[in-house]
Amino acid sequence: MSTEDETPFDAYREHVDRPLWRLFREYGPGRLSWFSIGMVANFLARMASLVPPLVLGAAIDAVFVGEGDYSLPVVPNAWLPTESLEQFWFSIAAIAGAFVAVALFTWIYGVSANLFAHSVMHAVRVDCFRKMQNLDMTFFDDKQTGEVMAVLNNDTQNLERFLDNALMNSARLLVMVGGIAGVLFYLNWQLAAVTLVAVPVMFAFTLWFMRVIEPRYVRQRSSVGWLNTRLENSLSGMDLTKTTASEEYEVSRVRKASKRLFDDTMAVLKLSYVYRPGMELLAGLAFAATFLVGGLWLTNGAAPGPFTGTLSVGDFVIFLFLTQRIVAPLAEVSNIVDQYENAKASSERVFGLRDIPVYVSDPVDPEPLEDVAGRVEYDDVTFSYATGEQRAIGGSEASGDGGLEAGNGGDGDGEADAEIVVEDVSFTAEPGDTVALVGPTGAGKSTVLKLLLRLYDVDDGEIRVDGHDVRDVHLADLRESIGYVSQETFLFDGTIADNIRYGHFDASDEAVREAAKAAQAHEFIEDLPDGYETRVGERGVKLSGGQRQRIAIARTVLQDPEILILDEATSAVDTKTELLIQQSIDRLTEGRTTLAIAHRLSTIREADVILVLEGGRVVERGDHEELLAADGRYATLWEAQAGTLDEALEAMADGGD
Ligand SMILES: Nc1ncnc2c1ncn2[C@@H]1O[C@H](COP(=O)(O)OP(=O)(O)OP(=O)(O)O)[C@@H](O)[C@H]1O
Repeated sequence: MSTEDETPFDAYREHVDRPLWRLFREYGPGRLSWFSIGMVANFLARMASLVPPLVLGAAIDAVFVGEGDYSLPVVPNAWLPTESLEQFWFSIAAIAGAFVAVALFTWIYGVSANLFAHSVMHAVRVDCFRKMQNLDMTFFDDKQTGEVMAVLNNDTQNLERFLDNALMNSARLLVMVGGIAGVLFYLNWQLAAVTLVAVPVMFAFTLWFMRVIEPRYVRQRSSVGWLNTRLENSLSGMDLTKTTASEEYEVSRVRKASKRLFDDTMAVLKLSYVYRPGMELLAGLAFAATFLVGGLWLTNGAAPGPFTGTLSVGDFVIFLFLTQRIVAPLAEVSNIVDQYENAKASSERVFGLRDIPVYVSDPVDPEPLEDVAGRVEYDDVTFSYATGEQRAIGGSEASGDGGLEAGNGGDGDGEADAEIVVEDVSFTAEPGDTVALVGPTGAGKSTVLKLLLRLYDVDDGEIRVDGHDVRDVHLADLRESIGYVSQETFLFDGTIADNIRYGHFDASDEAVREAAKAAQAHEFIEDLPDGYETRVGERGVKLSGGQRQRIAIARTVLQDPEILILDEATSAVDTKTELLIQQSIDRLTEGRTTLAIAHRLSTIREADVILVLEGGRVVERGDHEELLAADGRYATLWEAQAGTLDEALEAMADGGD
């Protein structure tokens, strides 16, 4: 059950079962050969790296000191040369060969491990993005886009790091520590015991380090999040900051957040700078102890203290070399564990996102919606926005295939107390009709129209297009037949032509121009530096609200839908632009079923039906003349707009939300 400040995103994340295992199960097949090649090459590279010290030790004893056999672990003596000179050349060749093998296998390992990790990362990223594209509008209402960005950027990166780094490093750790320990015990178990006593101490030291650094990491991560939120918030509120001259206030808020991150980062660094040198010190002590015992053994010519047996110079050299080699892989333990923990949390987030159920989706067996005439019927439509928390709570009681079921689908517990925004709304628009919605702010006008597009699904009642329930047809067919010109016109980064073409990507240049002409946009577009090829959006020229709206109208003209939804702009434009927009809208609505939200009543005088909405209910209906004659809400609003401001304010207050 989720707590108050958790998003539904968290709720799904918490229900992900064995996330890393699922990652392998879903993304492993088809890539396992890269993974296996990487593992094997890594193993061989590490094994080959043990060869030079072993050969050197054997060569010192047999060739230089002239004592003992020329023998190597694992290799049968019959395969080795018996003559001193041959042994010398054999050693040189073996050492050089080992270095070549290390380089070659490291290269193979690097390429294949990275291919594996990056291709998983790529697939995860695309899958998450596709999932996000298909999520319900309610998800975006909860403003969780920042979370999704984090999944697409940080989490995929964490997975990649785990897959090529941590996994391969743990293999290296096992090979090196296991291999070295094996060799040392094989050569001289007593001296090996002296050397390897450091290993458990190093492990214990690492565990201690991980335990004490973890809370510092947590604090640091939360400071990063805090600083990001601050920065994001400050940037999006730039208008307010500037107009209230609060720049210094914002700087001081960011300074505080940045200082907190600085302090927390230093706390982490101070401790992590103890770890590496600490590990090296322990390895150094092991080295010194090995050197002391081995040195005494050789100089005395007999085993010191409790030790027994003999030690050759060559074996001693091997000990000295290999003791050094054990530190680096051991020092990786804390990184490996860290990367493992991060990857676990990241794959929980990835699958948390993937498990969020989508309610507004294509029906299993869609009815065809062809040659749309444009008849729109609302039949007792009732709807409420379920909040994220309500959806999560509703969902935690239901089950699904690894996911949760919840939402505003009508039977989730969570929505029992959600506020009803649209209640028992019924009306019919015959093909070609114009239905206008008016009413005070927050009355539910936009919501009524969004339900037609299936941005949300109704809780009760039915919305039909040409007699088909909108939930029974293909989403794409439905949305293709409806044009939506909203208050906010978003332009994607790209050219003007790209933006007009958006949704109908193969429209010809000619069609784009014709649409722009119909939207009264052609002239101003021609005046731009590169005409239709002028870049707009974040990195291009900035257009005025009126210009943006005409581009949106051109886009809708190109779409040529049978049904139109107009959410009239409230932003003020000059009279000439308003006239231009009005003309282009009039042309657009000709012969199409139009559902319009109007704030200026003058624009809807000609509507076939005007619905007055208040608190989600239709409180009056009729055409302009009928409503004036009825002398109700509409008449008051009309007089207010034509008359005094006082009356307008009164009317709004009466109808309040
Ligand atoms: N995405 C949403 N999630 C939750 N509640 C919402 C959402 N959008 C709107 N609401 C709420 O639903 C109610 C109706 O909003 P809606 O935007 O439909 O009104 P409106 O009549 O179009 O208002 P306006 O004239 O100001 O655009 C409001 O109380 C609003 O707070």
